[in-house]
Amino acid sequence: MKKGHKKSIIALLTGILVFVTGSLILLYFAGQKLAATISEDATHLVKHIDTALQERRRILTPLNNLGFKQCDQATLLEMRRALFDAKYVIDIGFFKNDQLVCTTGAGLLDKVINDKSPDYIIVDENIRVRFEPQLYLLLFSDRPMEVIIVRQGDYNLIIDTKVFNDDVISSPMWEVVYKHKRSINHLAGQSGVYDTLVNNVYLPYERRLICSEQNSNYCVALHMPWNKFFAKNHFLLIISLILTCLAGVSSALLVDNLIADRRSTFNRIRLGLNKNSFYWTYQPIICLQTGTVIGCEVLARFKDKYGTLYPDQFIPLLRKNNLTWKFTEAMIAKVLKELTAIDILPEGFKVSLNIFPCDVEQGNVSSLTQVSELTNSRFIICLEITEDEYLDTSIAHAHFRTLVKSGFNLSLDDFGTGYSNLKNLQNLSFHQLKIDRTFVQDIATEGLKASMIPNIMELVKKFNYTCVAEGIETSEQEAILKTAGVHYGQGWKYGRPMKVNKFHEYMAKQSV
Ligand SMILES: Nc1nc2c(ncn2[C@@H]2O[C@@H]3COP(=O)(O)O[C@H]4[C@@H](O)[C@H](n5cnc6c(=O)[nH]c(N)nc65)O[C@@H]4COP(=O)(O)O[C@H]3[C@H]2O)c(=O)[nH]1
Repeated sequence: MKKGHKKSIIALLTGILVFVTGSLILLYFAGQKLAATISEDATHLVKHIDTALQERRRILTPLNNLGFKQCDQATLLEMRRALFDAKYVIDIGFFKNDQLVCTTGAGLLDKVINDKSPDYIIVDENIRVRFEPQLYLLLFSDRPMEVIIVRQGDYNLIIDTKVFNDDVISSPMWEVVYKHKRSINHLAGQSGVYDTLVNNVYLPYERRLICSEQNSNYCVALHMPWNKFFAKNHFLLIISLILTCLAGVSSALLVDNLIADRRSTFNRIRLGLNKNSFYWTYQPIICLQTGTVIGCEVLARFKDKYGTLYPDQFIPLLRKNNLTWKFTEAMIAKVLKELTAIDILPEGFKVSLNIFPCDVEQGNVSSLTQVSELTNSRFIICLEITEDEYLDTSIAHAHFRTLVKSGFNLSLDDFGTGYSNLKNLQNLSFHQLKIDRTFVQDIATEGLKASMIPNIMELVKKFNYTCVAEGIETSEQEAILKTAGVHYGQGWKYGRPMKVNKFHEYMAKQSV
């Protein structure tokens, strides 16, 4: 699979994962909200039950204790007093010989009414309860009412189930029941809900069954289906879904960027410095008069799992991110180890190391005088420094002098290309000028730069430098440079930059 495709798939999968996780979290919180809503409704209904039970006790027990044996004005007065504070009870009746003889609403009845058999009896309190879905109360005989009729002793009371059904309850299905052993008696709400909720399987959170703590036979069952819940909260849900989608998309983009960042040249270089992804190659330097190899230039390369990088890709980034000295230290350690191990390299073999001008200015180069492997090396260590304004300061000059005192050779690299303002060339303590390969390449076309080579050689002679020409590819270039008096040459004509083992082989062939 192509790397780009792999990256997109990882980003896509992350986006999907975030979306799914976000949706699950959303669902979890929605579930919590749904459970909380049903619980609130349930608590509300149970509170109604408890208050109705208290009211029942508060009315029936004192009335029975009064001991009236028939309904007269005094009886009615007590009954009406009891009703006065009631919230749930809408009527109280008096019984004589199991026949209703008077009620608070209708007073003394013209015609007595026989009591009906109850739905259930609470034996220990001698309470008989009946649910009446359509009772025509004597006072409001024009409209039927859904009521619970509770009788104890000589009195009964009528509770309007409407009071349970207030606006606070948002669950669309609910029921209040009296549960005794296996029988379930409907009291309020929608008949059959309790039974259905107990005997069927439901999604989590969407149903609730609880009983009163005062009397555990009174229970409520509520049902709020998820779709109804979502319909009620659709605005919030849409917003949350949009946010989850956005989170999915942004994390996909983020991962895409992170992967891109990981593969960015800078990140590869940063990690590569610690993971030894840099390696160094060696390009021979030849004495143009004798043709012998007198030294080599050390040139960096980079290779990691994403491929190879060349100096024009990593050198500017090392500079920009202040990693030049870390890089140079790594180079020196590795190169010294590799070259010292090649025993055929003679005493005085010249090893040219590229040094960043900024490390001269910052004084990092001075620490090289403390590296005994460098100062005691059997090689001549030549530090190649590109022409740069950094070198044109008194601090830089002082550092150069320190380096020279410790035995280092200094070479002015890419001479004639960059900053060509160096005022006091003779004060720089340099040993060598390196003619840039653009000058050498110009020889074939007899260009302007090629015509400047004699002038460069005059400077070389004047300041008693040695001179290296880089980028020699042809015998014609070699011959002209040799005639011009250039001492050393470097270029593909003699050998490309090579890894240490190849360089070893190359040097072995030279000494045969
Ligand atoms: N066309 C052509 N090119 C030739 C020929 N002979 C040599 N070259 C190339 O010319 C460049 C010479 O190195 P430079 O001027 O020091 O220029 C170097 C040097 O300034 C810098 N560099 C390379 N390695 C290091 C390092 O380890 N440290 C530092 N500070 N700079 C380095 O990167 C620059 C480029 O390095 P490279 O890409 O290796 O490019 C090298 C080398 O491969 C030739 O005959 N024809």
